[in-house]
Amino acid sequence: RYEVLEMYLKAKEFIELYYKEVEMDEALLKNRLLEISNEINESGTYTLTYDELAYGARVAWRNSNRCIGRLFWESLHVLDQRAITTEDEVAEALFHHLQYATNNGKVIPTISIFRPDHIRIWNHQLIRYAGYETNKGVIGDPDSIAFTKVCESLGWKGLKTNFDVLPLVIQVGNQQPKWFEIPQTCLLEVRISHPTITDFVNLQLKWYGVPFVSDMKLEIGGIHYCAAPFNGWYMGTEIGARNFADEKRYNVLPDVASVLGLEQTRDSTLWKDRALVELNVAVLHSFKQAGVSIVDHHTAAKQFKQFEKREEDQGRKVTGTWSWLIPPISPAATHIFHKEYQDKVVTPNYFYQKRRY
Ligand code: HEM
Ligand SMILES: N/C(=N/c1cccc(CO[C@@H]2CCNC2)c1)c1cccs1
Repeated sequence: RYEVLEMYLKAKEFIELYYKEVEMDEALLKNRLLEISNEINESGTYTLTYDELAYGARVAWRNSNRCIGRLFWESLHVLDQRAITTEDEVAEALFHHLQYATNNGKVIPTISIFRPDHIRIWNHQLIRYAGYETNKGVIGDPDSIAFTKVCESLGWKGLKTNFDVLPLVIQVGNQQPKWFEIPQTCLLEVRISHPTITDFVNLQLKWYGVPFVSDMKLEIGGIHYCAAPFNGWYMGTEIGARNFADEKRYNVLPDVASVLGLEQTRDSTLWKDRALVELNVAVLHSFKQAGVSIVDHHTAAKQFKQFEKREEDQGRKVTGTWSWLIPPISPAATHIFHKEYQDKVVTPNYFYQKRRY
């Protein structure tokens, strides 16, 4: 039937890419394609070997047009969790991923890949702060308000601080999702201080050390891994110029400006820009002092330039989403701003998928 043929064509395209890049010989390739063709005819799908799966996850990162961190695509650690079938086993595997990748601050880029159908993680990121709408305004992260309500409807209760760590919400098939509190041993947080402005700690800001994106789908050779949480390390601006600074997030720029003693009545004093820079200086300083991996946007851009060079040397064109690749502060101070990128989407890749709530 048509689906069988479509699956085979996508499998063939991926396997040929893999065998070419790892330079396996033709006979092995032919054999593997025959094996896959039989499995698809029998079951409508097929199973990747660990090596094929790991290579697919790494190339999916290499193909992620919005990612500035792609230089390190070959060093992604791949945890194969396809044998897992229950929510409790998934939670255990995620606790392991959190601890392994956090590595006491020396962050290891890692992905856990669960079986391609049945498992779904409802969290946007494995570690994220709750958001609550109250009659006295929003507590915590406004971005989390909807998901926090889902967690409360499942029985979870937060302390209502600005930094309540949300539970893992794991669904098998179409069953009722189960929630799991994340153990402290899996959690590393960084308190934000400034290298020279001592009053900065009065803002009482902190953030979690490692970002684990858990709501995207990994597609390899026609197979859709709907639960494949991955982590890297942060680029400082994500926290300092967006999570803390956006008016619809923690909206702290006015408070930062007050700590800096800045006049806020006229835009033309650029008080917001001064507050942004010092907030980003503080984020980078705090992570470094805590021994937690982080990269500034200038270094990240230089690494991306190295990635572009290496890809050209390998005869591959680098594709990208310009508006995502430029950093949110001082974009024109990076080479990225001054060139164009083709925003062509190829697979393997990571894609958005429809939310379950
Ligand atoms: C190792 C350090 C890494 C750094 C510093 C980094 C940096 C970034 C940044 C700053 C963004 C934009 C995020 C935003 O604006 O919200 C991004 C996007 C992205 N990154 Fe990376 N990244 C890293 C590793 C990874 C890894 C390991 C993967 C997957 C295996 C990955 C896949 C992606 C994807 C798919 C996006 C687009 C997300 C979306 O469309 O919402 N990155 N990265
Ligand atoms: N530094 C990172 N930053 C992000 C990478 C991908 C996605 C996100 C969060 O994206 C949200 C959706 C659009 N902006 C916020 C952040 C990484 C997360 C996981 C591996 S590296």
